[in-house]
Amino acid sequence: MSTTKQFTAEEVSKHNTDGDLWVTIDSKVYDLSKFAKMHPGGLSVLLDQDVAGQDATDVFFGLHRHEVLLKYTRLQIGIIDGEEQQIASPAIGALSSVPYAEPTWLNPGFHSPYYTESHRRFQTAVRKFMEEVIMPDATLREEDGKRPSQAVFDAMARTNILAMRLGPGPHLKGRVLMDGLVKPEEFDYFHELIMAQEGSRFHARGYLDGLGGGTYIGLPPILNFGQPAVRDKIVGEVFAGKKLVCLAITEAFAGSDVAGLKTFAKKTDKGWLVTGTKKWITNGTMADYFTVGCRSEKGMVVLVIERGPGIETKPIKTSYSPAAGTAYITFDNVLVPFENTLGEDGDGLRVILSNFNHERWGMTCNSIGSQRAIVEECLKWATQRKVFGKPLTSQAVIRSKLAAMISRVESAQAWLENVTYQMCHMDYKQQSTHLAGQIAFVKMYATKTAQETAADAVQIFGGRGISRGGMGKHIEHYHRTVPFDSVLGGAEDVLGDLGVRQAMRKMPRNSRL
Ligand code: HEM
Repeated sequence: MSTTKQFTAEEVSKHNTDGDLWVTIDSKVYDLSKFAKMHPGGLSVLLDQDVAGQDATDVFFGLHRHEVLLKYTRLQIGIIDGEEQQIASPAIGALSSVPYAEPTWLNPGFHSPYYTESHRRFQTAVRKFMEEVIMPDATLREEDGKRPSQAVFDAMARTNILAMRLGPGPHLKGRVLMDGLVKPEEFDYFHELIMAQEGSRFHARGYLDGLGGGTYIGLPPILNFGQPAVRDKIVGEVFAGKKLVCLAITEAFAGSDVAGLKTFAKKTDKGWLVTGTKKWITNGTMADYFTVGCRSEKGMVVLVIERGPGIETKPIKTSYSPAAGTAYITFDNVLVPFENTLGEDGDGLRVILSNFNHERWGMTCNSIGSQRAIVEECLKWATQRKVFGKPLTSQAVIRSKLAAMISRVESAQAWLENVTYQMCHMDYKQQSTHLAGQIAFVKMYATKTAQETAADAVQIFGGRGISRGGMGKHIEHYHRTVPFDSVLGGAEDVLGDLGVRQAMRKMPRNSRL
């Protein structure tokens, strides 16, 4: 039957029994006669006199996400004469018009000192790419727990997103970025921030890490400290989307305390002989290369080790999806050529620490991006959900939670943008001197506020906030996975302490109350 057939409300109301059951939702008429028996919410709710044959728009949106309607368009038989559809999902790549769903610089009428036309063009293209290429794969892989599809890596290689993820720098020289939208010399930390935040809006935290999260932290030591032949080979393979790297530092024996590692690299005539274990290694199950922090006779050394004999990677079950490939790794007498040494033997701690600021800053961008997506979920739900005949937003306690959520995400974003601006105007050494504390604090702040927002969101969604699937599925996912950001790249307390210790080192000797 044609979907444009017109009915009057009176005609629809006649189909109100088991076996002959129509409803209207957002001006569209659905024939549920056969579907009713298979309806996950049951038959009886559909036969209610306020539902069967009636306009069930409000009750429907109090119980289902819009995507349910989009999935079941086959049940639609026509529209109500003279009425128009009111509810629409944003088009692919479009900005959300829900207040606070976008950072202020993307809101009509707002201004920002940080973002240029180049950033705006870039944001539009990246969002479209993420929604068209990444989001469908993210949804599937979060479900089946498999690694992100090769087609996605290929697309990220073609647009050079894989290279841009490592931030501005000489590695971008000569590359066509996002089909030529940004020149390599133009690409700055705000472009990178945009990319990170656009990638964190899909409520697929494990997948996001599966999408080269290990490379994001494991490749920089190779890029910055690798011997040219080894470096160029690996960087070429990774930027082409063919290979993955992971950073293997943490052990069951040592986490934030990197100086306490036990994995040992012994010097032999033929090369390094590496023995030891690593734990919680993101992308470990699928990585082709391992950037490994080891003890050596001279202290610490970092090696890049290619997957091969003596290396075993076992999946660790965590609270997010196996799409991240989190692994326990064992190295048993693995022979590693000397040319795979990153930096100097004995200087390993510096090699490891060298990328910490950038890595933590990137994690903060992601964390705030996903926190904002939750604020949007809560604003929509609190407006569409009716209790005692009124929307949830009519309750002062709900508005108070929303106020706290909005303030947290806005303050975190503003602080992040300030830090990002400093990064754009400081060289590496200045960043290390001035920003280690700032970045540690902003990450700590972002992940603490993220957890507060997750807890508030569960209260706003109630039972739905702890149910997988259905209305509150993104809240359940966020609440379950939000601690990752607060642990990866340094636990919150460690970061806070780092920031304070940095400040103490700079306390003027002549300062007294
Ligand atoms: C086109 C019409 C409809 C379709 C395709 C549909 C489909 C679904 C689906 C797929 C679910 C599973 C949960 C989810 O994915 O969100 C569900 C649950 C449910 N539906 Fe419907 N539904 C329709 C109309 C209605 C209407 C008009 C009512 C009115 C009372 C209703 C009441 C419920 C209830 C109470 C649940 C259980 C919700 C929960 O577990 O929280 N449905 N429906």
